[in-house]
Amino acid sequence: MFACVCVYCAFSGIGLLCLACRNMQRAEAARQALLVSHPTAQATLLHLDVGNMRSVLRAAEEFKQMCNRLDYLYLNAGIMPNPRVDHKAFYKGLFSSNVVCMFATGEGILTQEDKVTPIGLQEVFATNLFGHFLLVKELEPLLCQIDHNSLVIWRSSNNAQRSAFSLDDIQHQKGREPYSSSKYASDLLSLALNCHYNNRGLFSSVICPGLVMTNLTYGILPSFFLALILPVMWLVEGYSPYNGAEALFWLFMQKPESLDPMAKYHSLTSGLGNNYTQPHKMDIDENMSEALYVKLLELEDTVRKKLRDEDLDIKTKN
Ligand SMILES: NC(=O)C1=CN([C@@H]2O[C@H](COP(=O)(O)OP(=O)(O)OC[C@H]3O[C@@H](n4cnc5c(N)ncnc54)[C@H](OP(=O)(O)O)[C@@H]3O)[C@@H](O)[C@H]2O)C=CC1
Ligand SMILES: CC(C)CCC[C@@H](C)[C@H]1CC[C@H]2C3=C(CC[C@]12C)[C@@]1(C)CCC(=O)[C@@H](C)[C@@H]1CC3
Repeated sequence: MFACVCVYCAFSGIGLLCLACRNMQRAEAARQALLVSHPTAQATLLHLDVGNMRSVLRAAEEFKQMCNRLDYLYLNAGIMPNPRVDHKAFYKGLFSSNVVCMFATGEGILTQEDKVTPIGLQEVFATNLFGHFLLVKELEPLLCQIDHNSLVIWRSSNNAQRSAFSLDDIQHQKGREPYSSSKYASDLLSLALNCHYNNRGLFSSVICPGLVMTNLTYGILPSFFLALILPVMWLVEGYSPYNGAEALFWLFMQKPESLDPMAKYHSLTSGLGNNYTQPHKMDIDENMSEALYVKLLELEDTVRKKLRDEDLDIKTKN
């Protein structure tokens, strides 16, 4: 339903919930649903296309006009365009020692077809990572304040694989697993944000919702087939289709400074149907995370310059 959720907390309870979304009709429907269950909640909408950097800058500006502090930033938007199961890799995986991991994470068997956005970024990278990064940078003054700690929450995935990511190709122009690459990059970036911003009160965490039946998964296999494998996923990994938000809520209840920057927080469901959150160590290291951070800062400069040049071009033409 939304690209991101910004939560501003007043000293007593929730102050303002801001749903930043691309599709305003769906956003309004989500807001109405929220008001039905929580009639006193204050929820506002903001237009945001996180794959479009101009939209990110505009939305951040509008948000700064509305609020002067931000406690939680949930980065939810993610795409997996034209997903395919690589059947050859799947059958190979079936008879390997990696079979359980393959079913749980889709490692090596989920491929996508990416494209280039008008500004010249790979679409999956722009949507799943870079737009969110730019948003965090823009909202930095609201997130970094001396009197309180804030938390940025990345919706990552167990499909985030080191093998799909390369520092020489952070946008994944050359490979067939841009989704996995972008999610691995978000794990690295979260660690880098912790290294650079913890002393200024900004903390960052990543979650994995498990396997949730959404538009994203329906694009991969027919829904009846996914429904068939869900019980297996539940038994093997503890994933439940109704439990994707557990870790998001759990993080909201924690003190940001108490969270482990090297952990991914998984939404899980026990055999008896009880939901819980469990941290799993991520396969990341500080050097790689810092190297990615430096590259993202360079790209940020390039993108901002491109946008300025475009603006100048338009002005001189008019
Ligand atoms: N479903 C699953 O099993 C898993 C999902 N995830 C992650 O969870 C997140 C949500 O995905 P899920 O709900 O499953 O999938 P959906 O496709 O149902 O939802 C994706 C959401 O992201 C929004 N979005 C996509 N692109 C943009 C954009 N450019 N600007 C603004 N918003 C955008 C969509 O908005 P719009 O309404 O405008 O289309 C939609 O609300 C993703 O990051 C995904 O990677 C991670 C692991 C497993
Ligand atoms: C083709 C075969 C007969 C069946 C393959 C079944 C599964 C191994 C995959 C089908 C859908 C996949 C999937 C994921 C993992 C592997 C599958 C279950 C994810 C959970 C990986 C992590 C994500 O981020 C999700 C969006 C994936 C959803 C689909």
